[in-house]
Amino acid sequence: EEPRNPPSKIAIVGAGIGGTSAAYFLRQKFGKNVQIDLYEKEEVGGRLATLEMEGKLYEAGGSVIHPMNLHMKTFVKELGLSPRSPSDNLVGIYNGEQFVFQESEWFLINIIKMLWQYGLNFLRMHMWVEDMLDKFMRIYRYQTYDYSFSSTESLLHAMGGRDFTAYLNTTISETLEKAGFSHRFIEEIVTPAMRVNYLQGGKINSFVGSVSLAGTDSGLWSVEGGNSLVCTGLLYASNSNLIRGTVTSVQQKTRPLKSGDTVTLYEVNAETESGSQHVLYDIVIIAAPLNKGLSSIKFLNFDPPIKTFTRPYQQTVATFIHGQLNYSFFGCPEPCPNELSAILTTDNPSLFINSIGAVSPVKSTGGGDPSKSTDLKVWKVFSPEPLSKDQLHLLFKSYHAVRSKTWLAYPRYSPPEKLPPIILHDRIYYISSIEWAASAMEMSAVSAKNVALLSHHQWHGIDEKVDQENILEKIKSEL
Ligand SMILES: Cc1cc2nc3c(=O)[nH]c(=O)nc-3n(C[C@H](O)[C@H](O)[C@H](O)COP(=O)(O)OP(=O)(O)OC[C@H]3O[C@@H](n4cnc5c(N)ncnc54)[C@H](O)[C@@H]3O)c2cc1C
Ligand SMILES: CC(C)=CCC/C(C)=C/CC/C(C)=C/CSC[C@H](N)C(=O)O
Repeated sequence: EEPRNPPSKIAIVGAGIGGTSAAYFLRQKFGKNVQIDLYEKEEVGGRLATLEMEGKLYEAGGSVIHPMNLHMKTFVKELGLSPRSPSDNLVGIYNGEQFVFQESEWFLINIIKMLWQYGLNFLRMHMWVEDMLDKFMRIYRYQTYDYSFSSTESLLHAMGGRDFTAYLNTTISETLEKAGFSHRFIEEIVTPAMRVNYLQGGKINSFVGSVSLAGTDSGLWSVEGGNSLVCTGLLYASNSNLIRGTVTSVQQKTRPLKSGDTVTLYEVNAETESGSQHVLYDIVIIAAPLNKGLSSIKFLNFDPPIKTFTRPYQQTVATFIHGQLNYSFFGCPEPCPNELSAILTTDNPSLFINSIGAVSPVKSTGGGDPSKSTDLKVWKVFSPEPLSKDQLHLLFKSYHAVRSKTWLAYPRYSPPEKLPPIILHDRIYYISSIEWAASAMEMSAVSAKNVALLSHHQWHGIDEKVDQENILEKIKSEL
């Protein structure tokens, strides 16, 4: 049989890390001749965005990257960007009345405190995360050898077997309790980690819970100048066209061929600065959540109809304050003996914040570690609702600058989790399906590479690289 020509045109909706990394991987797979159009209704970067305060920029959305997030690591290297290490934080856990755990500057004291309060739970948690990461990292090998998956469930299954798919159906608290972690450790250490990372407590699914625990590891990093530089870099490197506008609908169209056959194409309808635009594509990739209030894309003329999803996203407000923290609000007498630079919280309905932490601007100035400075620091507060003036006056003795950004940040997780499909129609793919397992920059990049491989294999009929079992053995036999 004649090898099929590459597609002529691919549309990607959304220029966040999912959409821009898809453009990059699609260019690698389909070659230089395919036209790739990337539609973006707001800013390139999406949920990777900085906020300006007093002439400096701070990460207002996705901020930290795990040292084992290999796609993000490779992008930064290939694009000639530099990693930036966030400042060291002394962490305290506040339960609404007092600190239940406080880190000290002294390593040995921390070890003794951890053992005294939680026995071997910290060590076991470390081992738990290591095990999860070992399994997670199998995806890089599969993707290097071009293997792809037609659903997020099968992708998770290939990484971590039944453990990973079962994680979608139980809460992180239940799973850790079953694994023998103490109730106190789950309440005082695990739940605060879920509350800072996903604004939700121990009831989130165990997969996103494990990702969230990985987000407490050491060695986390960000991109010098701002994480969104990865998206602008990928857009440029992929040689795609950025179309500034809102995609309103995608419609199925049938066109006659010279041979007498017909071909199905997808018309992407968008409102752009220069008016309405209607362009036909061979492949369409959706890299934005299709949930209510987020992307508002209609799918027209499909039988059976393509569903959009109704489950909600979690509202998260990131507020930046340049001021002097009122430690006595947290029950610490002044002067507070340990000047904590990150305060996490346990589940307590009377608390109006989830976390507060000292942050540095995205550009390192070489002026030392600001978390250690005695000057006023810039703090980032995560809360479900915007902070009122009264609440700011409770948290700060004084402040002279405040800025905030409200996000529909990540899914409201509620296991058992039914994940949206990746394949919405023959050649329409949905990258953001993966967010219902866990939302993180690397998750979007993993899903983007999977969709690039899957769309390539389906276009060219390469079935042996889709949904395979025992891939590690297959790879060994390929060597
Ligand atoms: C406050 C916060 C903190 C976070 N912290 C971290 C962290 O520390 N580490 C981490 O790994 N992850 C973090 N995350 C999660 C991470 O930011 C996201 O998982 C990731 O950025 C999602 O990328 P994406 O490209 O899939 O989606 P998005 O970034 O949302 O991109 C989708 C894009 O599509 C555009 N779009 C939507 N609809 C349309 C349309 N109809 N037409 C055209 N364009 C459209 C949007 O404007 C957007 O730019 C955080 C998220 C938030 C909000
Ligand atoms: C995908 C894998 C295997 C690991 C990612 C681990 C990671 C970096 C998790 C963090 C996820 C997240 C949504 C963090 C939000 S808050 C981040 C930070 N604490 C802040 O204050 O901005």
